Amino acid sequence: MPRFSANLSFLFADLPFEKRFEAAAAAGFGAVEYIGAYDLPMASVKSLLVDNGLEQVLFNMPLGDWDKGDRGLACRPGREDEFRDSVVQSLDYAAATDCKMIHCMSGVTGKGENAGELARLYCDNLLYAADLAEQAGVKILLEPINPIDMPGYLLNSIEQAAVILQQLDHSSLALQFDIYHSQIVGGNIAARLDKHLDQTAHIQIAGVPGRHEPDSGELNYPFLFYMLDRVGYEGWIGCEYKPHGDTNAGLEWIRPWMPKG
Ligand SMILES: O=C(O)C(=O)[C@@H](O)CO
Ligand SMILES: [Mg+2]
Repeated sequence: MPRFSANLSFLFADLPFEKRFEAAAAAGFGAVEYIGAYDLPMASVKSLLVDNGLEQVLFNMPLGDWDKGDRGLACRPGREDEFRDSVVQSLDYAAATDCKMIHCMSGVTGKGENAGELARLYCDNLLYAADLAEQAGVKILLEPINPIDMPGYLLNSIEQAAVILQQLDHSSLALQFDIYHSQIVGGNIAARLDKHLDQTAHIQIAGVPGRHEPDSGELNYPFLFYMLDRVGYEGWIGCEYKPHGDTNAGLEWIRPWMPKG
């Protein structure tokens, strides 16, 4: 049976962030993930998890300044110190919340920049993060993101990520397979999930097109859930979609997959 985590950066977005934990638990989720809660003290995040009986599955490293165009720091030249600080900060939050996975966004390639050089810096930074994460028993995840939603993003395909993981060969690095992004970049999801399952630590879902509930559009999610069970995927599946309206009203699709009682 697949295990679903509520992505609180997307679901229950009409509520203040702190209230989304309670809403996720009330909807039947046992786990949550989100982009980050660095505005809140670590102890408050921990209390929100404990008070609502939730497991923290994943969050992101600080992304830099979103309004100025940052989409992660890992490939950005001149930002190495900031990146290293962000690794330490995210590992502190992970320790406080018993979270075992952190998503490290690559960042974007600027106009006229050499993507090969940025990729080299990205790899160096990933190794730095992975060495620290290993001591903490945490995995650093790489997620390919489609370049239509995020123009200029360095890491776009599962195959690129798979090569990087193979080359870096570090046990604290793994793949975050976001099916929504990967359908847009390459399709052929069942075969690619199967092929890269041993590198995959986390999966995220949304309908394509539109990034809404995973119950309509060109992907057949029930088929993929059965397939993941059959091939023995034991990780979480993050519900990272934009509900059409009220989050609870759009959760009918999940009922057959939720534990009863
Ligand atoms: O955009 C996604 O997909 C993610 O998983 C986030 O971590 C980035 O905002
Ligand atoms: Mg994602």
